[in-house]
Amino acid sequence: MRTLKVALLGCGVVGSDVARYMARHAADLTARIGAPVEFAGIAVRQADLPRPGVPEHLITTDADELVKRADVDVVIEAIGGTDRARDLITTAFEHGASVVSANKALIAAEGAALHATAAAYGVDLYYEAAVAGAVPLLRPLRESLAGDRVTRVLGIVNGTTNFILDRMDSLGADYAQALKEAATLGYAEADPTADVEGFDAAAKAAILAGIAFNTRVRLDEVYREGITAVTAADIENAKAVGCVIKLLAVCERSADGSSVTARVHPAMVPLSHPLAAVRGAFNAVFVEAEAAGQLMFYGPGAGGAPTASAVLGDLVAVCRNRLAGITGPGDAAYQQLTVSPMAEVTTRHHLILEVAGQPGALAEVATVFGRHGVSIETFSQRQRDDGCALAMSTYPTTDAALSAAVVALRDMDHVRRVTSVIRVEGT
Ligand SMILES: NC(=O)C1=CN([C@@H]2O[C@H](COP(=O)(O)OP(=O)(O)OC[C@H]3O[C@@H](n4cnc5c(N)ncnc54)[C@H](OP(=O)(O)O)[C@@H]3O)[C@@H](O)[C@H]2O)C=CC1
Ligand SMILES: N[C@@H](CC=O)C(=O)O
Repeated sequence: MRTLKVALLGCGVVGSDVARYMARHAADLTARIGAPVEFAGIAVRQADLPRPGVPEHLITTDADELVKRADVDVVIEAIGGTDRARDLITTAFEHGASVVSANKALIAAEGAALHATAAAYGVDLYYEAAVAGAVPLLRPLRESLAGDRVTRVLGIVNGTTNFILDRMDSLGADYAQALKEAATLGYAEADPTADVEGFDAAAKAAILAGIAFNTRVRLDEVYREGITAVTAADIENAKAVGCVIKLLAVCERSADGSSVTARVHPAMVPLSHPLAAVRGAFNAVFVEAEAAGQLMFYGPGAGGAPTASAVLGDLVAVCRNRLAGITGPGDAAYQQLTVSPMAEVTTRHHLILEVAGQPGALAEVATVFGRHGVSIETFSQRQRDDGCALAMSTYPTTDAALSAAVVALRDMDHVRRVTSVIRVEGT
């Protein structure tokens, strides 16, 4: 029985737990693969950092040499970033190794080209860990649901922002303090802008939409808003109407099946909806399919150990393929669907306006909504000394119509400020 050799690139939050759990689960991995696996080496930037539980003799700073080694069967990429990771992965393919990656930024940007290179060299590229941490999601979408028609994928796919919003909502925590805590716990990206500005969730949405609808969705086709504009007042306003604010990724297929949309933005979710109960760095994703109906995938979405679980699951799969002399599904057989712009997406919205107290102000606001084809579903007003605050929610309306109405409202003399505009999901 030959021993399969693994090169690990990166030994930070994810890589160090991959190394620790690979050692701890060695016997189980051997049994499941049908052959032992061991590290050929572990590449890092700084050789002298303490890495408890990681064998020192395996550490190298020469990642290029490691991925070229003829005895390496599988390269696990856990360094992050795009250019360097892509070059190392490509070199690994060229030297005959399969690759397991946790790198959603790279897969969203260059997954198609990497899949093509992997196919050309007859090796595998797997990346279950790139979306939703420990939660098995890509393989069920790619394999278990391959005979069904997925119509919608909706959920929380970024642990850091869910952790921050949850801390702000339940503990009244300060945004900056909550972000610092998420970074300390290993949830945030090396540059947390990727989390809080929605880039990480957008990369995951692009990957999810591509696999769920068997098409390709480019990163720049995913509409993206992060959580940096969400204020403590927004969170309080959401509470006042029985909702919580979550950063959601929503991917939808049109009724005729010819087009898709993918978007990431904060949304108000009713407390009665299961997504409202997703706390801390957990992720939860609803998948709706024509025959299966609604499925929910839930679990730890970030952090070293949960991500290592998904990486090691992929490691078992690619090692089995290697021993059998086959490769996994890849992404060659897809059908390119149109990706529609955000302007065409229809959702409910919740708005708060500060309006001057003059007679006729309300009527004028209603007229502006009517002129743009936006129908108001609920409306309440709180009187203040110098005017009033209007809270209203709309019936489903296109983003284009709502945006045009907001521009017109901002131009009105009676409207002092449009304080908040947040989409509503899960009603
Ligand atoms: N953290 C999480 O919860 C999750 C992360 N991911 C993804 O996993 C990947 C890794 O994330 P994470 O572990 O958090 O990141 P870290 O910053 O904790 O670790 C990165 C590791 O890569 C090493 N590294 C960076 N650049 C190079 C290079 N050029 N050559 C060799 N080694 C290098 C670093 O070396 P050194 O230690 O010497 O600095 C470090 O060990 C990213 O793609 C991330 O998006 C996916 C799911 C969850
Ligand atoms: N930074 C990411 C890590 C996992 O993908 C997140 O917070 O979800």
